[in-house]
Amino acid sequence: MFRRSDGMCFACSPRNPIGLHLEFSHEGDICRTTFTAGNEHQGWDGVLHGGLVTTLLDEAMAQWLWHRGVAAMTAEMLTRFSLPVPVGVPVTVEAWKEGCRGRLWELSARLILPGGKVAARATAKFLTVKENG
Ligand SMILES: CCCCCCCCCCCC(=O)SCCNC(=O)CCNC(=O)[C@H](O)C(C)(C)COP(=O)(O)OP(=O)(O)OC[C@H]1O[C@@H](n2cnc3c(N)ncnc32)[C@H](O)[C@@H]1OP(=O)(O)O
Repeated sequence: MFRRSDGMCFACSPRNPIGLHLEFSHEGDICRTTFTAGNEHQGWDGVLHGGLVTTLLDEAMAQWLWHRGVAAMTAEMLTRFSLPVPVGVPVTVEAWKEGCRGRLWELSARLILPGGKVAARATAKFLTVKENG
C-alpha cells in the first residue's frame, strides 16, 4: 500500500523548495510539460544531467496515468539519450500510452528541443498499486 503524495513530489509539487515544479497539460492522448533547466541541474557544463532527463520523462508518463485516475509506480524504464539537453532553453516533454494488460501499463515519452529535434526517448512499464489515501 502506498500513500497519496503529501504534496512534496520532487518533480511536480509547487511546495518542494528544491523541486522541478513541473506543470502538466493534457491534449488528447498526450501529456505534456515544459521545463527550462538551470545551472543547478547540470552535469557536464551547460548540459542537463541525464538523471534529470530521465526524471522528466518518468514523471510525464506517471502524470499521463495519474490524470486518468491510475496510481502506478515505475517498474522498468529504458532511456535513450540522443542529444545533450542544454540548460537555459525551454524543452518540451510528451508522454503517451502504448498499451495496458491487467496491472501493467506500457508508456513512451520524448524530450523535444526548441526547433523540434528529439533529444531523448524513453519507454517504461508501470504497475498499478493500491493507495490507502
Ligand atoms: C500529486 C500528483 C502525484 C502524481 C503521481 C505520483 C508521482 C509519480 C512519480 C513518478 C513515478 C516513479 O518514479 S515511481 C518510483 C520508482 N519506482 C519504484 O520505486 C517502484 C519499486 N518497485 C515496487 O515497489 C514494486 O516492484 C512494484 C510496485 C513496481 C511491483 O510490485 P508488486 O505490486 O508486488 O507486483 P509484483 O508481484 O512484483 O508484480 C506483479 C506482476 O507484474 C510483473 N512485473 C513486475 N515488474 C515487471 C516488469 N518490469 N515488466 C514486466 N512485468 C513485470 C510480475 O512478474 C508479476 O506478474 P504475474 O506474476 O502477476 O504474472
